[in-house]
Amino acid sequence: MTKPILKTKATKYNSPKRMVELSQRVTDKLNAHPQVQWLESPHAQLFVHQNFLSDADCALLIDMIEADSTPSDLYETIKTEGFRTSYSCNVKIDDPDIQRIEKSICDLMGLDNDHSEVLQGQRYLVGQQFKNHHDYFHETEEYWKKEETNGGQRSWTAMVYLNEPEEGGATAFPQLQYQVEPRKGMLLMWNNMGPDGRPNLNTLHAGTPVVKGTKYIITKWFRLNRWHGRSFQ
Ligand SMILES: O=C(O)CCC(=O)C(=O)O
Ligand SMILES: [Fe+2]
Repeated sequence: MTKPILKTKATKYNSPKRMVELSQRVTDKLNAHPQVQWLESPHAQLFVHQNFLSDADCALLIDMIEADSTPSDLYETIKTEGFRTSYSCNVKIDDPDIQRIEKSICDLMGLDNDHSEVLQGQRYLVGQQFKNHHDYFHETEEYWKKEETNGGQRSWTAMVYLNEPEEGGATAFPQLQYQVEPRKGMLLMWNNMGPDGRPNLNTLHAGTPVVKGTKYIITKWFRLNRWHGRSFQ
C-alpha cells in the first residue's frame, strides 16, 4: 500500500482573514482602554500606554539584562555586523516576575502568551542601534519555511522602554515620518499587518543610535498561531 501524501495547508498558517480578525480584536480592546493612546496614523496601527511598568519592574528587568549581558557583548556585536549592534537576551521565562509582566502585556492586548515568542531584553550602548527593518517575516526568505509552521507570521509587537537614554535611542518609523522618544515604563504596541491582513510595509522602523547614556527595552513579538519555541528554552 502506498503512503498517502500529506497535504500541508499553507493557508492555515498565514491566513489574512484570521489576521484581519485578530487586528480587529486587539484594536477594539486597546481603543476601549482608558490609558491607551492611539498614535494617529492612517498608515499603521500604533498605540502607547504611559507608565505601563513601574519603576521597580523597570529596574529589575534592567538588572536581568545586565546580569545576562556581560559575556556575550563582543560576540553579539560581531555577529550582527552593524545592523543590530545592541545586545539582546532572552529573559528567564520561569521567573515569576517575568511571568507576571508577560501576563500583564497579554491581558492588556487580549493576546495569548502561547502565541508569543520569549520576551527579549535589549541594551544599547552609545553608538549602538537597530537599523531599519520590519518585525514581520518576509515570506520569500528561506527562514519562512520553518517559521510558517512554528507560529506563523508575527502579528503584533509590544515594546517597553525601561529607561530614558540621555540622548538618542528613539524608535523611528520613517514611512510614517514619526518617531517615538523613549519614556521610562512606556509600552509601545503596533500591528505589523495592514488592513488586508498582510504585512504592512509602513511598519518599517529602527532603534536609532544612542548618542549619550544607555537604552534598555524589552520586546515581545506575537504570532498568528501557537509558537513552540517556548518549550525548548
Ligand atoms: O530599539 C528600538 O527602539 C526598536 C527595537 C526593535 O525594533 C525590535 O526589537 O524589533
Ligand atoms: Fe523591530
